[in-house]
Amino acid sequence: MIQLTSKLSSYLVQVKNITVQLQQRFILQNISLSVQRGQIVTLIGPNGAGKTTLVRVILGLIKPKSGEIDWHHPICIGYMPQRLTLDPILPLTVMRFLTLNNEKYKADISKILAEVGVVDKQQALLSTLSGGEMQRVLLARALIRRPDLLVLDEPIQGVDVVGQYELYELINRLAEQRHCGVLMVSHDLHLVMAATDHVICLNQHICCEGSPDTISQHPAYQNLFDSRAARDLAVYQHHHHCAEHSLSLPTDTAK
Ligand SMILES: Nc1ncnc2c1ncn2[C@@H]1O[C@H](COP(=O)(O)OP(=O)(O)OP(=O)(O)O)[C@@H](O)[C@H]1O
Repeated sequence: MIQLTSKLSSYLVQVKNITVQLQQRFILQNISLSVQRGQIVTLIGPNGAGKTTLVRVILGLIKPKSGEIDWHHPICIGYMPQRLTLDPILPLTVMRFLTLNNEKYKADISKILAEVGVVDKQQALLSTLSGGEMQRVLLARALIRRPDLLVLDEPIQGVDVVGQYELYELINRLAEQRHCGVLMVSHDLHLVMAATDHVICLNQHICCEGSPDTISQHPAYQNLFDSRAARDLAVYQHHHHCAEHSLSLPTDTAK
């Protein structure tokens, strides 16, 4: 039996034992997870593991075949999609794009663009933005309605290595300053380890989960990501309560 309920709890969202079947195929089985305020939870897993499907379940867009989802009530979820396909000839400025459906928040938009580091791009056409600038604009869009929960589907794709670290630092800072929860999908193991509180390795089911330093030693994690690749990846941690976040670039990627 499916139950989609909204009730008061210490969690922003709590997924209990859900199973998803699409076109006669099991895509997700027995998945449980939760996200609290100030917490960053990251889903990692190979292509086709079901990460985006799980995100869509949490957004309420896909109904699981069985299991239960509780959302904190009330909850506002800010979503940053994996990609946004726009017609490049559309003469849409960043400001216009961000005010679409968000007229009542117009006065906040400059401040949010400053928060994500692209305030100088307000009047730029979307088609002229670099990959990293576009990701920041999409992040700004997810922040406009002051969400309790930010859901970010591969937020750093198309961004160079230095830009990736900066974006993860920004996400950490936002989670702390806004005291929102973050559920993030990522392929980038190095960076995931640096920027998250709780990692969930997904491959239709949850293979393993835990804090970044414990998960990197887990046999299921090593199997999932090839033991050599997993072993070679150093663990970088962030600390929520440091006055300054510092994610140093690993020497092998800081090229
Ligand atoms: N609407 C759908 N109908 C049928 N199968 C689907 C549907 N949506 C996704 N799938 C299948 O579900 C599986 C998981 O897809 P999903 O996009 O969730 O994976 P993912 O982990 O996000 O992958 P990637 O890392 O490549 O983005 C895939 O095999 C995909 O083909």
